[in-house]
Amino acid sequence: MAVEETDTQVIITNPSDPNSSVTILKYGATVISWIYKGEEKLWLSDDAKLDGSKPVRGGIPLVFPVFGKCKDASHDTEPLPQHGFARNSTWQFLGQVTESPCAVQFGLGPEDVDQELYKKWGKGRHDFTLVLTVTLADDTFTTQIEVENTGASTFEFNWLFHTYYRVEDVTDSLVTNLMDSTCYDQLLATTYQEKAPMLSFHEEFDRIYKKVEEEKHIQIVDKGKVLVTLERENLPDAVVWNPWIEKSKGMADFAPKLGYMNMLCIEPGHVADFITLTRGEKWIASQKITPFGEIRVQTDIYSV
Ligand SMILES: O=P(O)(O)OC[C@H]1O[C@H](O)[C@H](O)[C@@H](O)[C@@H]1O
Repeated sequence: MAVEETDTQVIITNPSDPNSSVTILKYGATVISWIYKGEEKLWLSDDAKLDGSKPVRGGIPLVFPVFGKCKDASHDTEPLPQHGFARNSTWQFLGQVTESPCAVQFGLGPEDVDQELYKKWGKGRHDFTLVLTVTLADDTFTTQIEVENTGASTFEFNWLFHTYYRVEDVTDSLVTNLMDSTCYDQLLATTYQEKAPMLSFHEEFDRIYKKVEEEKHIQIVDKGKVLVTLERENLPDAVVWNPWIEKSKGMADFAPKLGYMNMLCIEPGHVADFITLTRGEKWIASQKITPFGEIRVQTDIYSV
């Protein structure tokens, strides 16, 4: 069977390759595993809580309606906790939508969110439907989100796929095609133009790359081999994160303690500013991940 549902999760197996599968936890509709040809591609902490007691440390947590902690006291999302409420709500499994490639959907509405938490967003007046579609094709894995404003009040939100990739050694990993983008370094609290043709990782890293052109495919390259080619639709910003030693030590659910060496987050989103949806409007975005590729150098000046 290509799609198997248990009480807590949904597993999709590629009918043409039993060694390729995706596991999605209903809690947070969090993808917790993507195995391609027998190899796990996502990083999941050994101490990640999968029982709904806190957001999952690893896989692909979903960030909505706010990225980080909103610092603008007058904004609707300000009372919400870091990264909002989608990653810590249990989504409804809506079923399989296509057979080939195999795709499943999950839905979230205000009724699925802890009411105390939900009321922190615009005093509970925003009505919305989120539909997540997870598609496992032979050589690609796609997560797509549709946000619909089903209420009377206009709302503003951020979206982000907080994707944790598994890498063999992060000090050997390079990330391409963010050169020339405007970057906000969250650790230094400064904005500058990225000049490095490839990013490398030797210390804590937490940056938001803004308005990265859709034609640019962000890649993770390890010793000349492309581990990930990432295509984005409607997700102009990309957060790149590695907590390194001290920060990961401070996270109770982060294990093993040297795990930061084996992970790298590339998080496509719309976080540099808010998306506005008026009554009845819909917004759709997706990330498509290919676990290989040719190295492509795409700068603002030339593209190879
Ligand atoms: O610990 P969490 O709430 O899951 O956040 C984990 C990380 O998410 C993003 O990558 C942010 O840029 C980081 O600043 C944050 O530390």
